[in-house]
Amino acid sequence: MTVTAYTVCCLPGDGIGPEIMAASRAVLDAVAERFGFTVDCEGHLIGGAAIDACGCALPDATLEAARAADSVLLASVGGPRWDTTDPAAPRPEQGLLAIRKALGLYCNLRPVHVFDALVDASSLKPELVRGVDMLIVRELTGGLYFGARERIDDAPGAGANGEPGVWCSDALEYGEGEIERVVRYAFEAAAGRPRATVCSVDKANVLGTSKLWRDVAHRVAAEYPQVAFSDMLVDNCAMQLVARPAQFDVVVTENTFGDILSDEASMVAGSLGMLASASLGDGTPLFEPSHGSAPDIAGKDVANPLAQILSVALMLRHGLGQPAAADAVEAAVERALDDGWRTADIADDATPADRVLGCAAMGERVAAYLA
Ligand SMILES: NC(=O)C1=CN([C@@H]2O[C@H](COP(=O)(O)OP(=O)(O)OC[C@H]3O[C@@H](n4cnc5c(N)ncnc54)[C@H](O)[C@@H]3O)[C@@H](O)[C@H]2O)C=CC1
Ligand SMILES: CC(C)CC(=O)C(=O)O
Ligand SMILES: [Mg+2]
Repeated sequence: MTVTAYTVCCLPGDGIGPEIMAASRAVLDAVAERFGFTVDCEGHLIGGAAIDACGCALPDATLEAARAADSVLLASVGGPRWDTTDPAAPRPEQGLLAIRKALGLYCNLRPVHVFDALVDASSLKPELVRGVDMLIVRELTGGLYFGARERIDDAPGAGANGEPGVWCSDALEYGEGEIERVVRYAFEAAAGRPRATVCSVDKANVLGTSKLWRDVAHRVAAEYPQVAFSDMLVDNCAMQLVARPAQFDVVVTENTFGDILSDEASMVAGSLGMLASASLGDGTPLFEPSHGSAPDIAGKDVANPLAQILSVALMLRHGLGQPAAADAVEAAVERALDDGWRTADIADDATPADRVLGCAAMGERVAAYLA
């Protein structure tokens, strides 16, 4: 019998990254054993760890390994050790942006699923969050994070009193093709969902790029008459997400808006530590939690690994072609939560102390449900 063998390029990165990566590896090993395939996880450097080792946030060896792998599993990058406002200094986040760009990963899926057991963990009222099942589709390789940057240190009139001073600019740029491909992905995703609804979020009352975004979204929408479609301005969306989150099915938006709105939406699901993501496009797909390296809790074994574990589920479904294994991981997470197991971020006063697990123990607990 031939055993299917996959290669996954693992990038633990910084802060809580190595802890949540280890927890998710336990789950990946367990699910691979149960479903009869093997996964060769190759560890590589990215972010601050890579800056320390070789002076740049995305070494060539990492990118080559990512290109050669079946999927990339990334944890998180960044931390105070590398925080600097010196525009010439390397930053860990450059590694993340560079790998997304180099692999052509223009479409970032961020599912916001409220597990029944976590309805009370949300900062919103239970009746508002129960049953929320939203998919945020974020454009990932364009817009403000990739536009031209400029800095002039003695620009005329830029000082507080009209004297020369420092002036900076970050360009927000989009071509219609960049918009169309991600909006199309959102419509394809919506067409396969029960509510078949897309909300396109922009700032078309002000920004030129958003006016283009809206035109393109309407053009694509016309090709999908079976999908209900609406537009929403981003400031209103930020409010609606906490007022009536259940109204949303698929939300599609540009890079910066999606970054911010998805962190906000994570609290509907109980914690930033619950939000997984899949970055898809032209090259090797990449899977990572939506959160950062959480320096405030790094090294304490208290981080929630479920966003990373749910990213493994997305990898099994969208990267490795193992949908049954993906379902099994999600079911194992659900069982762990239903049985009352919590990490500190999703525990409350009613959680018995012996049900609050550390990061590694939560990984082992989910893995045990897969045995
Ligand atoms: N994809 C990535 O690697 C990202 C990296 N960053 C970087 O991470 C560093 C820290 O950024 P922050 O703004 O603090 O954002 P963050 O997402 O790391 O943390 C925000 C808050 O959420 C908590 N949190 C995050 N993940 C958690 C988890 N799994 N379990 C429990 N609590 C969790 C943190 O403890 C913190 O209080 C910065 O250097 C930033 O640039 C930020 C966002 C994404
Ligand atoms: C470097 C940032 C753009 C990372 C981030 O906040 C994200 O992708 O959510
Ligand atoms: Mg973010």
